[in-house]
Amino acid sequence: MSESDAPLLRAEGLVKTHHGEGAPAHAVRGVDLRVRRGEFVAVTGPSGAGKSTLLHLLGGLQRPDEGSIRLDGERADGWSEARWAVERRRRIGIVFQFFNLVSDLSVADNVELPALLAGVPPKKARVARRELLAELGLEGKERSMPGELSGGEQQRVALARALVNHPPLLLADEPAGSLDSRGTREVMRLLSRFHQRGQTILLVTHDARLASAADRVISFFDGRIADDATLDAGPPPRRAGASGVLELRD
Ligand SMILES: Nc1ncnc2c1ncn2[C@@H]1O[C@H](COP(=O)(O)OP(=O)(O)OP(=O)(O)O)[C@@H](O)[C@H]1O
Repeated sequence: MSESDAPLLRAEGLVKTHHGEGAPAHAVRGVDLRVRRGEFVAVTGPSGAGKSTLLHLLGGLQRPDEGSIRLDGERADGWSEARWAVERRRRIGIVFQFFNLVSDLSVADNVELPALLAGVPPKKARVARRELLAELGLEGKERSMPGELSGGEQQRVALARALVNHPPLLLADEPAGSLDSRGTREVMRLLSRFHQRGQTILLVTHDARLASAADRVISFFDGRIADDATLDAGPPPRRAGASGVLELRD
């Protein structure tokens, strides 16, 4: 297989155990996963299933105890912290539940920062920032500080920051987890829009409604993939049942 045929992301035999105060938590117990370019994959499952740990492993924020990760065919699990930091700027955008914006930088500076750190000339970084913020409906907010924005607006800034360097892969960890239903709808709409333009997305969420924006839904349970379903491209009846579990068409 040539590099260009390789999945954008490939994980094999991933294992991660957390050693905290109490008993060890076997968060990820052997996961094989391939994500092709252009896919929108949701990983869903109950609290404590290991979803965030999986996303952290795939983004290099935590190290697996076992297994391999390949990005664009290139082995990544042996990368140093510094290398992961560089690659996260260029190749992997990440959005988190609590936005993780730099509170004492303006909206504009938050979005430009990853571009400048990646060596993009300031003028180009400014253009990229303006385009993205306009696209996300935040033109008037460039000089605002994050604390002056609503949760939904902060998440849009975080999305702009994650995408400013046009990374091939976007990882999203409960991006609507601290938003109201309007903010959740907005995040769904934006993720769908970027996906329609070719953005590869891996979304981790316990929210079946959010997961239904994806074209492939992986059910994660007790550190393992319990189900991996590619959804039809047609119009939904995809909806959350009373149990909160996604009901798929036959
Ligand atoms: N840093 C850590 N130290 C110790 N245990 C951890 C750590 N991070 C996660 N865990 C444990 O690992 C297991 C999986 O946690 P994880 O956050 O990956 O699950 P999750 O499916 O994302 O849950 P949620 O939907 O509630 O965020 C849980 O038992 C959790 O308590």
